[in-house]
Amino acid sequence: MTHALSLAAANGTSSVAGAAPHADTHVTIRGLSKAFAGQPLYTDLDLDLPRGKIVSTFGPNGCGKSTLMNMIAGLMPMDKGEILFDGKTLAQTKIGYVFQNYRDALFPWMSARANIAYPLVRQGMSKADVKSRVDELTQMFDIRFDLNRYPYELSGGQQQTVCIMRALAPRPEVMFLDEPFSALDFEMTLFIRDKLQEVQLATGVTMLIVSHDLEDAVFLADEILLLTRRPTQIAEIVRFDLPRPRGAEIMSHPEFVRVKAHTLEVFRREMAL
Ligand SMILES: Nc1ncnc2c1ncn2[C@@H]1O[C@H](COP(=O)(O)OP(=O)(O)OP(=O)(O)O)[C@@H](O)[C@H]1O
Repeated sequence: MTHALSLAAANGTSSVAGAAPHADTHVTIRGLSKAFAGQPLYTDLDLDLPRGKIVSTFGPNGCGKSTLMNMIAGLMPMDKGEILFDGKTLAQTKIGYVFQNYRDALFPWMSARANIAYPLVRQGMSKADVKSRVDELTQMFDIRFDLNRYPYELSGGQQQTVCIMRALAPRPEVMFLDEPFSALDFEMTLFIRDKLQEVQLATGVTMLIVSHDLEDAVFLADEILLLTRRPTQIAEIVRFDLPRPRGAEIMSHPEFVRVKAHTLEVFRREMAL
């Protein structure tokens, strides 16, 4: 561990990302600005996302968590700035995106299997390769329900699982998840948390997650990106280093409790300003 990192671990935080790149940076965001109706949301934001890590974004309502993710994922234009993935543009990068509302995200006229296969079929993969990739994902996710069923025949958690499998199918380098747990019950949240960690360990995919829930934000994260109120800046980047896989029992681990309390303190401080 470098001196800087030990310092960061000692006080539970790392410095706010500035122009100096992160030790092993995957996504580099420089000078990002965005305004809505003349009201600035982000002005000249610099941020690095570390490679192969999970970053959770947390902050006050309306501070721009989804907008930031959508700009990085290319779903929303920025007014100004540059975003590079290992020095490549978005067009040269494979990304996956899991939408907040799984109910509207799946194609209702396709079976779960066909939904997962869809991006592979679109990229012209052979039938045999598509089958083998879908089988691989089925095994990775330990799927016990029938993938020949249609979305409306599946539970919410099963539909969200299918959404995540579809996003992962083309082996993305970066995966974006907008509130992946918001519509799930606790049992399904635990299941998806486990699966996301397994996938991350198995594939090394870089993940950015937007979360409304402090516990969810901390649980999966290597770094929690805490945003201020609008006009939005980075309040702090909090590191959370407990080893993976993390099970539900870590919620009573002193380090989890400490990081959660620290995150809440920063959040409260920002709300009080
Ligand atoms: N297309 C748009 N046109 C105008 N304003 C917008 C648009 N999209 C977002 N905004 C505004 O920008 C701000 C950030 O929105 P965003 O949805 O990114 O925030 P968020 O932090 O994800 O919000 P929440 O916590 O409510 O999910 C909000 O004030 C929102 O009203």
